[in-house]
Amino acid sequence: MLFAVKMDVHLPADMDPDVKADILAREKAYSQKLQKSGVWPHIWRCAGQYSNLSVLDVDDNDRLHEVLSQLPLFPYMNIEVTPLATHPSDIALLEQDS
Ligand SMILES: O=C(O)CC1=CCC(=O)O1
Repeated sequence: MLFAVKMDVHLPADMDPDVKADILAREKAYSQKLQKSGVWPHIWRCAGQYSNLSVLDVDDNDRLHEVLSQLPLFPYMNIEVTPLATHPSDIALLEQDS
């Protein structure tokens, strides 16, 4: 199942720089591991915002929650999830049917 996930990051302005660097390094490693495994096929920066728009491919809602809640930045994010369905005008569907 595909989900569009918007993640808005809100780090405290007074966060210790070493703590911040550690969280960001763990966040990068965690997301890149999931990208390589195919669970996180797209990640885009939302221009002008400390936010990303991602597509996650997981079996169900429980797995999605597991993946998101293990993000090192999870305590510092507002997350909005949109379940994705196929669009009838998607030409990729025509290619699949022929
Ligand atoms: O958008 C960000 O910078 C937060 C984030 C999520 C995964 C990642 O590597 O960074």
